Amino acid sequence: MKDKVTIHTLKRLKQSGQKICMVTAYDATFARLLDEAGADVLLVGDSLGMVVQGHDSTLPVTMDQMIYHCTAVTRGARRAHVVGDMPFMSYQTSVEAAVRNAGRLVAEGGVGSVKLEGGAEFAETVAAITRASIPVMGHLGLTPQSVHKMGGYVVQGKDENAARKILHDAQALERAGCYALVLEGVPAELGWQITQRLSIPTIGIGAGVACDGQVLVCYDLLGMNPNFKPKFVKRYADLHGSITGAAGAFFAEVRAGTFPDEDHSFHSKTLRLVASNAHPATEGAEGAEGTEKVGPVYGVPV
Ligand SMILES: Nc1nc(=O)c2c([nH]1)NC[C@@H]1CN(c3ccc(C(=O)N[C@@H](CCC(=O)O)C(=O)O)cc3)CN21
Ligand SMILES: CC(C)C(=O)C(=O)O
Ligand SMILES: [Mg+2]
Repeated sequence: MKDKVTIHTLKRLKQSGQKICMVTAYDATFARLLDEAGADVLLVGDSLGMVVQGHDSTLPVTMDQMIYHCTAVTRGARRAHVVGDMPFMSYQTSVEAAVRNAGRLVAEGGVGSVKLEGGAEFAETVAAITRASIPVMGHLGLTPQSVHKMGGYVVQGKDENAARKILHDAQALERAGCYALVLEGVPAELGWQITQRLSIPTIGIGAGVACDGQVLVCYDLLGMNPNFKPKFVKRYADLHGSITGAAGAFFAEVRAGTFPDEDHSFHSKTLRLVASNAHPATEGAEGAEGTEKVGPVYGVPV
């Protein structure tokens, strides 16, 4: 097993000009696959509310649900650092609640750090969680938990005033103790400017190539939903096609009666199966090809 990635590894990657690779994961199987593929960071994103639960926003996700997914991902991860998203309303009501909930993600979920959305207004919250020895990743720009405030999933920081505010928020988060910062849905020029001005790593999603790292939702990069195509998503595979194709092939064989075949069946010591449309002396489903239907099979004494 390679050495575990820590928040210190990530800082070193920025200092040496090497990119940070982050991807979301929601279960142990994907965590194992993405870790094996070379992820530095696995994010248990509250995007699970949309891609796993089927909601149209991340707002309904609860602390208990985040902890459940974090336990699965941390079991599957080997080398990668695992970050847990703090869900909507788990850190906004008070600094005390924020520290308690961040602590639950670490103690019960097993993650190495937490992420929360927001700027200077959460500097005190970030400082308090950091004081509790829990590293915090910030998240600025298009912050999905503020979908109603933003009026939709809209790119942020396009004009000079909005860009300056995001830069000031980034600097406030760095001062408050964040070890890294996600920049989502901002112009590439702003991504470059913030990356250049901060000593902590920036990890972009729709924030241009100059960021110190990049993150995508795993289901997006794998091409699992052909109907979700924001500009920042690149599909590196067509799992939608692979999955519908594979499952469709299974269903076709089930309907044709050609699955399960000999290789996938167990046998009795006292009974023998005979297909009703085959001669009892010949083997069961032999001669049935393609979508040709075979009749019911009967157990007869050996
Ligand atoms: N599958 C998935 N991928 C994500 O990246 C993601 C989620 N879910 N859920 C939580 C948030 C929501 N996200 C979104 C959702 C939609 C757009 C979107 O439609 N963007 C427009 C921007 C339009 C504009 O302002 O110009 C686009 O065309 O990119 C962006 C981010 C990012 N996060
Ligand atoms: C898109 C990333 C940054 C995220 O916050 C999530 O997946 O919830
Ligand atoms: Mg999130």
